[in-house]
Amino acid sequence: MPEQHPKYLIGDTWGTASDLPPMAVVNPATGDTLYEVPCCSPKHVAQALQHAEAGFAEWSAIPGWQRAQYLRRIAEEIVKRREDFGRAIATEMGRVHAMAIGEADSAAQQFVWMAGEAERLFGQTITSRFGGHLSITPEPVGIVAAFSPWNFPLGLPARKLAPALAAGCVVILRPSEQTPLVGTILGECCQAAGLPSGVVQILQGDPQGVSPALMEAEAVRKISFTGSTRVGRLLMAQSAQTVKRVSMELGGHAPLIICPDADVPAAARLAAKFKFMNTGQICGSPSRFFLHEEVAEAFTEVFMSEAENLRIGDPMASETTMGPMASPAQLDKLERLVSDAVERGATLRLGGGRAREQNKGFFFTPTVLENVTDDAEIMSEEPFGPVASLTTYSDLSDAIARANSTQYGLAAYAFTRSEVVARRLSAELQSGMVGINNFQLSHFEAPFSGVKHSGVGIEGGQMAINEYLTFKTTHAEFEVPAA
Ligand SMILES: NC(=O)c1ccc[n+]([C@@H]2O[C@H](COP(=O)([O-])OP(=O)(O)OC[C@H]3O[C@@H](n4cnc5c(N)ncnc54)[C@H](O)[C@@H]3O)[C@@H](O)[C@H]2O)c1
Repeated sequence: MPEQHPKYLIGDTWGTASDLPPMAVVNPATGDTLYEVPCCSPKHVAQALQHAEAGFAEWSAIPGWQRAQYLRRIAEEIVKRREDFGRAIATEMGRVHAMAIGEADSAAQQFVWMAGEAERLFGQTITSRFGGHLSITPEPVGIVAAFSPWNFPLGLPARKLAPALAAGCVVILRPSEQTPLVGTILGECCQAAGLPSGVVQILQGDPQGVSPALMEAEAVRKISFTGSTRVGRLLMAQSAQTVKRVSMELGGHAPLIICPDADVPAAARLAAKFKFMNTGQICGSPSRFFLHEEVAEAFTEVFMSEAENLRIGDPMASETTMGPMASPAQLDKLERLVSDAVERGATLRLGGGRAREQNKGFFFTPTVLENVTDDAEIMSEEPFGPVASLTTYSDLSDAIARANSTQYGLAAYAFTRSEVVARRLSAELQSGMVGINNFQLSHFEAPFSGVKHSGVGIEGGQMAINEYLTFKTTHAEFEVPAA
C-alpha cells in the first residue's frame, strides 16, 4: 500500500490544492511532522454546497431500505480498511494501535445498526378529530455540516454520518485538522460503497477556513458538532442566525462515586483501565473520584498499582498500554491544573508531569492526586488527560451534591452492591448517562448524550435518526368540508 496523504473530497473529486497555506500534521509520539493537510477555504465550501444540493436531491429520493444497503456497504469498506484506520489513528493522535483497530470495528457497527433504522423509516396515518386523515411523513432536514474532533477520529464522524445518511441527509464533514488522514480514508470508504456524488464530502484543515462559511450558509440546515463546550456555544450562537438545527456533544467531567459496600479492588482495577484509556482523552472518562472515607485507602492502593503498571510509549508497539497526548497544548494545561491542585492542598501521589524519557513526544505520566479540594481548578475544568483527582466523602447526599456541582452532565459512575443505592444514584446524578459498577456507556444501540453544558441532542441508538429528520403533517380530505 503506497503511503497515503490527507486530501479533501468535493463532489466525487479528491484534491489538495488550496488558496490557503497547508497545516503540518504531527505524530504526537515523536513530535515529527507526518505530512501537511490542505486547508480548505470558503471557495471550497461554495463548491461543496453546490454538489451537496445535487447530492441531496438524488439521495433523499432513494427509499430508506435502499439507503440501508449503502450503509451496510460503507460498514464493509471500513472493516476492509481496518488496518489502514488503525495505523492512521495511532500515528495521527497517538491511540494504542490495538484500540485504534477496535475503533474501526465499532464504527462499522454504527453503520450496520443505522441501516436497520433506515429500513424502518415509516410515516404514520392517523384519523383527524376534524375528519379525514393526517399523514405524518419523516423528511430529511437537508444538508448537514458535521464537525468532529481528534479523540475518536473515526467513531465520532461515524456516529454523525450513519444516522444522517439513514435519514436521507447529505453531509459535509470537517474532520479534525489533527486527524485528516482518518477523515480521508473514511471518505474513500463512502466512495467505495458507491454513494452518489455530493452525499458525503470531506473538507480539511483549519476550522477557520470552512466553519464560518458553512455556518453562514442558508443551505446548511443542520450542524452536528463534537468537541469542547466553548466551541459548541459559539456554533450554537452562529446557528441562530439561520435557525439551523443543532446536535452538540460537548465536554464532560465525569464523577465516580465509590460506596462503602462496593467491590473495591475490582472497582479500582476497572477505574484505572477506563481512566487511562486513550490517555484520558475521552469525554466520558472518570475524572473526579469521590471515595467513601472507609474504603478510600484500599481503593487508592489498587488504583495506584494499576496506574504504575501502565507502559507508556510508542502507540504502534504491542507492549504499550498508554500512548502520548494528542497535542503539546494539552501538556501545558495538565501541568497547570496539577500544580494548582497541589497549591490548594492536594497530595501528588503519582506522576504529575511530562514523561521525560519520552521527551520528544507529547507524553504525560499517569497522575494521581489525593485529597483534592473542591476549589481546585481541576474539579471544575475538564482535564481531558491521564489525571485522576481523588477526594473523600462520608455522606452520600454530600457526594451526590458535589458530583453534580459542575456545569457538565455527560457521564457519571458509581460502584455499589445495593440496588436501592444504585437506583437513587441513577435518579439523582445529573448526567445523560450513568454507569453502575461499569464504565461502558458508548453503545451504538443506545443514546449517547449529555445534559446541562455537555450537550444538546442524541447520538447513537434508535432516537439518533430523529436528529436528522423533520416530521411533516399533511391533513388531506377528498372532499372540501363545509365551512
Ligand atoms: N460529548 C462527546 O461526545 C465528546 C466526545 C469527544 C470529545 N468531546 C469533547 O471535546 C473536547 C476535546 O476536543 P478539543 O479540545 O480538540 O475541542 P475543540 O472544541 O477545541 O475542538 C474540537 C473540534 O472542533 C474543531 N473546531 C474548533 N473551532 C471550530 C469552529 N469554530 N467551527 C468548527 N469546528 C471547530 C477543532 O478543529 C476540532 O476538530 C473535550 O471537551 C471533550 O470532552 C466530547
